[in-house]
Amino acid sequence: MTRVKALVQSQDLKSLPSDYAHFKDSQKSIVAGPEVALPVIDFSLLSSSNPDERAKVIDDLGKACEEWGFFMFFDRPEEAKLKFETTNPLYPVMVRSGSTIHDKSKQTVLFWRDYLRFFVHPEFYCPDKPQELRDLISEYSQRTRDLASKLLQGITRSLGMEEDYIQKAMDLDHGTQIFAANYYPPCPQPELAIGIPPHTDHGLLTFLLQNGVGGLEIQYRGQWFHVNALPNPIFVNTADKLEILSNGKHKSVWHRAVVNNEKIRITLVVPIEWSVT
Ligand SMILES: O=C(O)CCC(=O)C(=O)O
Ligand SMILES: [Fe+2]
Repeated sequence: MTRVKALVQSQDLKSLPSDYAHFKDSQKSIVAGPEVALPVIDFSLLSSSNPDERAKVIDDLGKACEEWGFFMFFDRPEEAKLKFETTNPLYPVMVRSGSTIHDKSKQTVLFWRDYLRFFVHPEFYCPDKPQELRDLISEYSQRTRDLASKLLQGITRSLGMEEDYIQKAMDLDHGTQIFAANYYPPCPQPELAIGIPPHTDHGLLTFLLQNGVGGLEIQYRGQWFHVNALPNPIFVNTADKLEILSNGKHKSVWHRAVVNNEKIRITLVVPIEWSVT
């Protein structure tokens, strides 16, 4: 299958190839909503020795999951990130493109996206080369797992249960964790294409980092909203299994990725769930 990146690089594209047209007419394309400022969670307070601070952040977390199904947090100070600043996220390791079938016409329509995806837990399937990338993904996966565990403790408490209940009951130490990198090149007719169509994620929680270029949209009370394109916070959304575990209190949030005609957009996505093997 042709990679979208290769397609963009090989041709001077003026219009969208028909295989990628999700919308036949730009009037019918999904309307981009206003930008939304998602709730910000102060992650450090989850480990606070002050019970009031802890109670406050657990309450914030519960509300963010219930109301939005999406929130963001800043993991660590800016200085700590500097050593990663020169890391090139565009290593050509393993790239795929995705497609979707339109129900009515049974026609296959391609997404304006290439992606790389593999399991990182309990088995670590990252390709061996380049080693630097493997080390980085290993560390990133471990850290997001630790963050997920802390957040899930807070969310479990916000649901009125003992903080380890979900983790133990679902044996999350042996849960499934995936790493995915999405690459959305500039698109000649973004209003007709889609990066990823509306969907919910399968797992418990999904972590998302983006390179400062917007494109993520979420559904809130029936309307689509743009998520701010901040490069630094880690975005987290609630997924299907958390909806099930919370008896529907924390809805699995509908979201989609739209594309633009100017900038490359890259997102790193880590879904966390219980064992699916
Ligand atoms: O790249 C994005 O903004 C969204 C990615 C996403 O929803 C996914 O990979 O499940
Ligand atoms: Fe998703």
